[in-house]
Amino acid sequence: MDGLLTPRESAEFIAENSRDVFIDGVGVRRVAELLLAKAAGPELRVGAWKAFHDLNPKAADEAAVNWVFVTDTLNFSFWSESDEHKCLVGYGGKTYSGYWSLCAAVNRALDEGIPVTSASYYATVTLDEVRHILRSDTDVPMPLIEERHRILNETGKILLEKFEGSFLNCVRKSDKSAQKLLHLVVESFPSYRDVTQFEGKRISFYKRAQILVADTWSVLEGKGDGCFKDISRITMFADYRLPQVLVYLGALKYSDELLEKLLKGEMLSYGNRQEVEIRGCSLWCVELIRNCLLELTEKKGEKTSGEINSILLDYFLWDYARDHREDMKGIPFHRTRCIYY
Ligand SMILES: Nc1nc2c(c(CN[C@H]3C=C[C@H](O)[C@@H]3O)cn2[C@@H]2O[C@H](COP(=O)(O)O)[C@@H](O)[C@H]2O)c(=O)[nH]1
Repeated sequence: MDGLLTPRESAEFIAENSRDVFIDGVGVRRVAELLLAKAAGPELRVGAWKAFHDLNPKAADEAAVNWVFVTDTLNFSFWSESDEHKCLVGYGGKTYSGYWSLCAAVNRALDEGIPVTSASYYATVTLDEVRHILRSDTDVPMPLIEERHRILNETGKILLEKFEGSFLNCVRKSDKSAQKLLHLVVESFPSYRDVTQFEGKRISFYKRAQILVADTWSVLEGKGDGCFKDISRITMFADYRLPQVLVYLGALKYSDELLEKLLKGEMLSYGNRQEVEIRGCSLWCVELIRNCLLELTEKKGEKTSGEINSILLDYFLWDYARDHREDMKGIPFHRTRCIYY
């Protein structure tokens, strides 16, 4: 096998060789125009991470960075067999599902005096304690609870051994480089190694490692330890929601065979050719949307609130998918059960 391709190189290679997933140039431009209208707005800026999301920490201190680390360590696989029966967590008078149910559970635990963001706690937390911390208000538990427990113990032990128990120490070893932090994370923490192969090449998506770097940049408001000079090299995060919204917006298309399979709710295993094509083409699609948006902003002389990178586009599209859940009901998301996204 050749050397490991970066997520961006992987995505370009996959898009060039994809058989069941296609990028639609007209759709790409349409999404870029949708985003152009928001370019100078409050959404497409690093401050949106705190301003638009109640559950995210408002502080920019070490505790907030460790909140991001434990949350992104568990940031995977929230989808349920049926949308009518899923894990829900009530917090602060609201009910949360999916990724937000995890954040609500973390904040609920902290309110209950459980130090769930402290490595010294989760390095030895028991399965029963994790079940209690992540408990659902419905009879449907959060998926992969056993894996979440194993990963908490594994990750907590490594954070204690290598970084004195605080992710901020890991950030401070990255020389304010997003790429260095990304590689430090995947080298240190096995559960972040989102790598597979496609057409004989070793490819990487690093979805949770990239979103960890992005969320660290966001929680630190792009300042101080979070002032990464190369933050724009981070790509979108190849999860199961972005492909769904890109298909809904017409920027991504599936072959009839793949669409039929997804509509039937068939599972795709991690590393399966079609699963890799969905993730890789989504990532490349967002890169093309970003290029088109940058061209449009230059042509129109649009003012933007700082550089618009793939992180901000991803966050916007992910929030858009969340806000248009009903409209997107007819578009299937792909079902892969794994610890990587
Ligand atoms: N591409 C991308 N994927 C993201 C996120 C997030 C949340 N992060 C930011 C969002 C707001 C704050 O700004 C957070 O920073 C979660 N996910 C993924 O989605 C899936 C869960 O979906 P649902 O079942 O609908 O909750 C699961 O794979 C989860 O890993 C993102 O931003 N981008």
